[in-house]
Amino acid sequence: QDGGLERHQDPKKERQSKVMIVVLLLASVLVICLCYAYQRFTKGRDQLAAVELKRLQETDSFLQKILSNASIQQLETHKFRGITRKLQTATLEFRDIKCTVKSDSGMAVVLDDLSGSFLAGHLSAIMGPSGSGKTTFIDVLTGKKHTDSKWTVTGDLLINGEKQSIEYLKPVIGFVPQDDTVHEGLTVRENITFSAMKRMPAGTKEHRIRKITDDVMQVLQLESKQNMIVGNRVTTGEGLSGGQRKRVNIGLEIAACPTILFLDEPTSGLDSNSSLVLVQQLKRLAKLGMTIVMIIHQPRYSLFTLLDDVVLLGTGGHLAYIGPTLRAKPYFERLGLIMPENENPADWMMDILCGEIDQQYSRIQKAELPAILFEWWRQNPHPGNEPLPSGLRHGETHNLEQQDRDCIKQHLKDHWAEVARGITELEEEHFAKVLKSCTGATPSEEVAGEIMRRVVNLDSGSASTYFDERAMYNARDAKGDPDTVRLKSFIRYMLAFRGISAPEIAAISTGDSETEQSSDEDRQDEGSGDSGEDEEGFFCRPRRRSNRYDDVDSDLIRTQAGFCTHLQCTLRQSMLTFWRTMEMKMLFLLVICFAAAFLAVFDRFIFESPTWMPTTFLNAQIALALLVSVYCLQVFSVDQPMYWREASHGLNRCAFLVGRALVDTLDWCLLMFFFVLVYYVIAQPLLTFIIYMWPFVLVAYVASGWGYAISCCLPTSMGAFISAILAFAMGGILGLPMQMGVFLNGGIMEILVDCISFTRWSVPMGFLASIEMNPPDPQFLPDTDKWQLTMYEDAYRGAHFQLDTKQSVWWTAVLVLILQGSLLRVVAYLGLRFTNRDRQI
Ligand SMILES: Nc1ncnc2c1ncn2[C@@H]1O[C@H](COP(=O)(O)OP(=O)(O)OP(=O)(O)O)[C@@H](O)[C@H]1O
Repeated sequence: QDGGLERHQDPKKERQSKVMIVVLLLASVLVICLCYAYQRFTKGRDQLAAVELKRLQETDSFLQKILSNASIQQLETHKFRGITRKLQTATLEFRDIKCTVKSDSGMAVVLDDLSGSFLAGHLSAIMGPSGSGKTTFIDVLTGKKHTDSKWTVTGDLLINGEKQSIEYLKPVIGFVPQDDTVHEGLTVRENITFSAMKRMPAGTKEHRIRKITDDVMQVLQLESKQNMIVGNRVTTGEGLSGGQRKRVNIGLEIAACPTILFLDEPTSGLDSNSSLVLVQQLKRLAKLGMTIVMIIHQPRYSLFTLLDDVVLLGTGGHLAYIGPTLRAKPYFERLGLIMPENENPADWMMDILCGEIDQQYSRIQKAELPAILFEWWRQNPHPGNEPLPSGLRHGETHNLEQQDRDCIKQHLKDHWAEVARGITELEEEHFAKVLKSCTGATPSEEVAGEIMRRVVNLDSGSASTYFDERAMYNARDAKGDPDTVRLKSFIRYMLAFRGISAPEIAAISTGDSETEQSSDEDRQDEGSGDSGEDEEGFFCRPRRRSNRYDDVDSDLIRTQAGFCTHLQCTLRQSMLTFWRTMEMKMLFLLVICFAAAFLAVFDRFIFESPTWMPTTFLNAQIALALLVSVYCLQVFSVDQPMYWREASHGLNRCAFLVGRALVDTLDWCLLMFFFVLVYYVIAQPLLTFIIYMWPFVLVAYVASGWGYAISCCLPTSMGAFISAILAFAMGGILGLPMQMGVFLNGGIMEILVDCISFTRWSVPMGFLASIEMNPPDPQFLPDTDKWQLTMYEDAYRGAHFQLDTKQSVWWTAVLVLILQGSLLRVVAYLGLRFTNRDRQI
């Protein structure tokens, strides 16, 4: 006998319960298998992409070999495929920027009347002693200081000559913070891919995202580490090195192909060679039209000379110089400062800014430095126009490039003539011989075919100013394999591959009879639409803007990807992390099963509680609520800095919350299911499994909501503590069945428990269902149980707020608990949005 009931169910109900348990167990296994299958699918897709990339890289390196035999200039080793030239650039001009901060000792000036500009396509550096205001300057330019009440910023910002708020350019601005904020649970490649997906313009195709990711891997030399999980060596002992992590941090911004890129000390933590390589790559990105501004400390000489412009800030935020890097030394020499022999100019300038120079190298009194420099710059803010060192003057560079192009053309023509003198069009077999003649190496069939397709493809559709990048570096989409290739197309392609733009190639005249002859053929081939041909008609095919390709960033302002893309990214990210943290989940599952078994054993065998007793529901539900709410704390607290960073770049917060919460629902459903299963099997309550489980599902829904709300609104360190208190107060005190009579009296207390206690609703669901389906026989009940049964039933059924339906307590409880859980999710959203605002700018 068990409180007036025998502890076994009607066989039909028992069978139903068993079927339901098996179905839910199978569903759990299915969920885990689906996660695994998704993981395998993405891996397989990445492997296919890697094979494709290898084919393209082999082709590129063959083409590089041809060029390196022909070119007189140093060649780039990597061709950008996804990060393309900017058709719209942004020059950033600032005028009279003054910035003050409220401190204990009053208002302090941090930046003092800064004026100047950062040119589009230039790599600029901000240098200065510690505390001179470099970071503040970048914060002002990126708009981070404008919303902070402690700071006052005055002055104007002009974009391409027009007064604008920086907000206008926000979607195309990249900012690399000094601290390495990355997704630690994802691989290097996934980090970059998701960043590109979230921040590239809406509608960017997946193939371009993949190419951008490949570019970033190459640029930052992360290819060999691309499938490694970033991790955290400090907390787990596993993961990337500090330098590699730094490069991922930078890669997250480059992946967004920003028009303006700010970097706060990108070289700190990198060895001098890696720093040099990084700055070389940044310079290449700048050449694509980006405006790049970085803070840099003590660059070595070779690195310093790579910088196009430099800003020298002195203590107190005063400007000592802004202008071309190469003019900085002559400028200071003109003022009477002499650089000692074999000194690194960057170090010398830093010494000047700190006033730490040897008097024998200065005609200015040491005591006057650096204040006098600030004053002179204020009076005459011009770097001067002394001639630049030989080899760096524009005309000389231009001549060198001209010679380089001529060399390439001649080289290709010579080798073509070696194989097929007098013939201007070749089939693949003979074209492969030309390729061999150019390099001395036999190209594989794949490589020769790919080159041939690219050459022909480029001819058939190209943009008006720049060649179609996709046609340039991957001819997979070409319509069928071409039969023949022409010399002029081959030369044109090689020049384009060298990085020469379409109009420049069009402007090149060959003076070659073979090509003149072929240009006549072309005219006939191409009909009368060739209005753009030059006299020789060789390179000047009219350039149609291709509609087939969308790989060029043509607008200054971009519409960022919206809710759906961000939701998709968050879901994919969370699924990957879900699978990778399976071990931790299994551990937690064990803890949950242990807690359930412990409670069930006590309820059934030690306290011998009747199965309808509300306190058994209460204890189990509080335990579950506590475990689930603590577990859900990590959903939003574990990588908050990354969230802040992404939010500042336009992450859709609602998509982020929905995506994370959806995948986490799988988690807490599994935990809840195993908890209830273990408890049910041991305690054997007299309800079918599904009816018994429903209140627990709703409790877990509310508890997960508490977890999200706490982690989004309060500091992480307080999370577990607050969760425990809430489970105790909302579940334990305000849901105590013994006290329900006191609470449910129609007054303020009833409203209070109705609104905030979850056990006040979930306990009567199980209790009333239990006594309705299996009414206890009063003649077998001891007096105390009889009294308790009547008291609990009266209290719950007598509650004032109830829906007017059949099984009103049950359905009111379902409605209220769903409302509670949903409201808590709204609170979590508000917390995400409105707390830590200053970090999300
Ligand atoms: N929140 C703040 N409250 C008061 N003063 C501040 C605050 N933030 C910065 N400062 C002051 O502003 C000045 C410039 O700081 P900033 O961080 O921009 O310098 P920095 O040149 O980037 O230094 P470092 O090279 O050491 O990073 C410093 O004197 C600093 O103490």
